[in-house]
Amino acid sequence: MTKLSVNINKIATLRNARGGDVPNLVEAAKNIESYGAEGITVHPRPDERHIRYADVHDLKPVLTTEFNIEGKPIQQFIDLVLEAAPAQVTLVPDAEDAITSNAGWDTIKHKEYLKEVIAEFKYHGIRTSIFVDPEKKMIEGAAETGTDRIELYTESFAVGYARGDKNAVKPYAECAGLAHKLGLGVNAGHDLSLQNLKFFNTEVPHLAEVSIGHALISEALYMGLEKTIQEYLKLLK
Ligand SMILES: CC(=O)[C@@H](O)[C@H](O)COP(=O)(O)O
Ligand SMILES: NCC(=O)COP(=O)(O)O
Repeated sequence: MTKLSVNINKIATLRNARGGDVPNLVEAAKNIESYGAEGITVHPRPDERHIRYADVHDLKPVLTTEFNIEGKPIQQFIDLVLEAAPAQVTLVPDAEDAITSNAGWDTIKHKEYLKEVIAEFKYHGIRTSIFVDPEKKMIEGAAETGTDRIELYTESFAVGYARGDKNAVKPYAECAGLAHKLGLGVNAGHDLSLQNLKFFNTEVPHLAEVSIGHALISEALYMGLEKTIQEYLKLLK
């Protein structure tokens, strides 16, 4: 069964809008876990526009499910992850000025760098995942970095599916198959939602985990967090 990790960046965005502590991020994360989510994802960015580095330290001791920290492996991020020792780190090649993550790693060009960073996290017992586009040569490159898992960047699927193009899932199904054959675990995320998740999860084999934030928190405005998470969990059964 595919695990659901809830990305709580957007809860931090709301909190930061007023500079106080409402909504309280730790409380929200604990509630999300109690509603059945199997993981909590955060993606601290250098400008701390949503998740702050301090949030990671506050969350770590209270979480009871898998903690997944995503981000670009700059030194500050590497230090944070090593201190927090989450279950999983997901490396994302964030561009400086990007509104959100908008590309996967070039695992061929950055192979040596990824190898080095991944080895350090693995040495400290942290499972590694790297964010990749659904391209076979990038999956092959990922396998050579020593990473435990890949996270398939699902935006092009989400856009295609919303337009009615069901073939948009094909590269994902093929890359997941290849990754599995190469011994890699398969995660996926970005713009997954209640509309597209069932189809994605049915069509893509070997999916271990999806991390979902933007759509889930938006849907929760209408349905409430508990009901929304239950709806996601039903789709992943
Ligand atoms: C890695 C990824 O897919 C992103 O979706 C990210 O985790 C979300 O980041 P923002 O919340 O900053 O858009
Ligand atoms: N890794 C993807 C993630 O955590 C959430 O992405 P999104 O659902 O906010 O697009």
